[in-house]
Amino acid sequence: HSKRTAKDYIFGKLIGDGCYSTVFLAKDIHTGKEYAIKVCEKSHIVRHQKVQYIKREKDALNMLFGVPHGFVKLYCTFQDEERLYFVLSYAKNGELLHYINKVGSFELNVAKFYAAELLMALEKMHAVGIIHRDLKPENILLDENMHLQIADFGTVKILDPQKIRSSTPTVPEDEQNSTSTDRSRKISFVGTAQYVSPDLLQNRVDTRSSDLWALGCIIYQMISGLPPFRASTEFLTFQKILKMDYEFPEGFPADAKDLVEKLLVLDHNKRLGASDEGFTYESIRKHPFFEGIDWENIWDETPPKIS
Ligand SMILES: NC(=O)Nc1ccc2c(c1)=C(Cc1cc(-c3cccc(C(=O)NCCN4CCCCC4)c3)c[nH]1)C(=O)N=2
Repeated sequence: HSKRTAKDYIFGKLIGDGCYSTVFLAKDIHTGKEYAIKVCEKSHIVRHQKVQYIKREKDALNMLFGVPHGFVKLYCTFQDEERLYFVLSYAKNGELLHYINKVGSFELNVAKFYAAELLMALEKMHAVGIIHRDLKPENILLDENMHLQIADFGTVKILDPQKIRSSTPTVPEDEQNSTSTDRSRKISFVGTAQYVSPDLLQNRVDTRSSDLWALGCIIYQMISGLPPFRASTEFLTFQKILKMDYEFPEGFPADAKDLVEKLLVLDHNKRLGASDEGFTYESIRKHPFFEGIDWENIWDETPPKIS
């Protein structure tokens, strides 16, 4: 079909909003299909020097388009005078955070299922050299069959820009962190306080292992209902992270506790999976917490009911 414009969609309810974008549920008037359309105001992006973040999101989504499971898909992009539009998958059941808050905390089999799908999505993302850097239950969506889809690639780091499948020039590696016009002051991106890794916080090193730290935080939160590091301000949360100041609630399952302890390690090289070779995190898959997961067929299974 010809290049889409906003006129090809009926825009519905607002289903997400962030500092630099608003996400609407929309229906394609030609096919009747539902999409999530992420709209960005050009003036706002330019004023806040976020152009490279938008470009990086498009590049990352294009690099992941062929991966069948675990991510929202980017179907097309278009623009008008004032805005950029990203036509993305509509994950009908919304944010994982909604379900954690709705039921308080997940039963062990539910937490294990979604931790496994999240790990497999991380394996695929890291295999193509993309680090998400802001994984959190708000960015983990559930499709109409309740399978997991990672969203919001505006904060990613692309490790090998040569792998970017796009005709426009790539954003050089050293520009992937700085948010300032002065390249000498490399202000690295830092994720959401509760889930940001010490490496991202301290020495501005963002490795695949930064996402493994977030995995540990998300497993903890699915089982206990709250993230491990929490305080009244971002600064106090950061302090708790750097001091490893967290504890497990009474009754936290032993296998889950052991896995979280092996992921929430200050030294990013020593996190479970950090030194795994190849495209799977074998040492994490083999952990007793994942006992019983059918890694080959999980995406075709009916997810356990969240109750
Ligand atoms: N920053 C980003 O890139 N954000 C994105 C990107 C893509 C994307 C995205 C966000 C989506 C967010 C989203 C939000 C929702 C949603 C929000 C609020 C309510 C509902 C809703 O009521 N859905 C019907 C089913 N519900 C599910 C929750 C319990 C009640 C019944 C869905 C569904 N999907 C999405 O579907 N696709």
